Amino acid sequence: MINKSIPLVDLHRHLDGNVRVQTIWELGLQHGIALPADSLETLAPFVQIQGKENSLVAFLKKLDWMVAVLADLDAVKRVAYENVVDAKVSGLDYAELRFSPYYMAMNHKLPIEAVVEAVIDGVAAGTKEHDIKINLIGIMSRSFGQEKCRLELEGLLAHKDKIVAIDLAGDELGFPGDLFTDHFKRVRDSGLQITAHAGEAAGPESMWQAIETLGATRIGHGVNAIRDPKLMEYLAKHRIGIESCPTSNLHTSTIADYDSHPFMQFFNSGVLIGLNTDDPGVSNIDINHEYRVAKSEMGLTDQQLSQVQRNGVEMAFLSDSERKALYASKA
Ligand SMILES: O=c1[nH]cnc2c1ncn2[C@@H]1O[C@H](CO)[C@@H](O)[C@H]1O
Ligand SMILES: [Zn+2]
Repeated sequence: MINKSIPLVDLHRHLDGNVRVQTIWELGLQHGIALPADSLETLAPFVQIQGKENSLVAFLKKLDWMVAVLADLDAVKRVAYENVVDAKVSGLDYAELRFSPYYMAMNHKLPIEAVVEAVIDGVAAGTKEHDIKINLIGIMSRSFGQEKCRLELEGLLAHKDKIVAIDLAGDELGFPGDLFTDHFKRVRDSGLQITAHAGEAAGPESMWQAIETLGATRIGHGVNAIRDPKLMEYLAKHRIGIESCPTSNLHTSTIADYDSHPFMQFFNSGVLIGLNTDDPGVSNIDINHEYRVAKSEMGLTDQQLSQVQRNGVEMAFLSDSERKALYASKA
């Protein structure tokens, strides 16, 4: 199912949505943080999806315990390091790990810029020990409003040489992209690339806004583009990459079941679409799971899956020479 001669990548993966239950438990004990359960087994349902949630916002609550235990910068570094190990263990050759430094900093009032540094350090420690290529994407968490996002962006841009892109995540319906046009002007001026969560909780208009106003060249989820044939055409023509995360879409009730996921419609319309995990810790999945359900539930053939695997490499935020080197590492 996974083609061993093509690099396996995951481009949409929240580092702060992928904290091991064991780590939440241990950090809680270490820092005297009251957790909602008194054992590892009973903690799991508070941070992992059981069945599905009825909305994106309900789903996002599961991440809150993952950042509640980030009591100091060592904890942040540990989580970043473990994310690299987990990515390697799941068989990935390259991953883009995204994180929201304000969200990670807010509970214990850590300095935002120091959180960015701790993530960079943790990832560097991981890649020193493990053979996997990692790039970082900085997130602005729209759910906390314009001002917090400004602070968050400042902390990220202070380390823009260690980050490849900026993303907008969180409550898409409550905080539309229009609120963040100034923020993204700064991002464009900085030279960083842009991806945005859009067309997940809101409709195609949110994707047009992300592309035309914010400057996104990739879109996270984009499920609702399917309602707008002109947008589908535009995505294919301009090679706007769709970072699809089917199990996350199921868990947020963006789709009713795998069978009704529009993945194949994107694929057949010539849209550059890839498979990703989103919040593997919350969804309790890995990348292999997404390829498995794409085959067994969404009807993709092995040949189509190989193309999807290549699409991921094509839309990665890599330079041409880095992309070549990644392909060459599997040939
Ligand atoms: O599927 C998703 N859709 C929108 N936002 C998300 C999703 N998963 C996580 N986050 C958001 O990303 C930040 C942490 O990296 C948080 O703002 C979290 O709410
Ligand atoms: Zn996401």
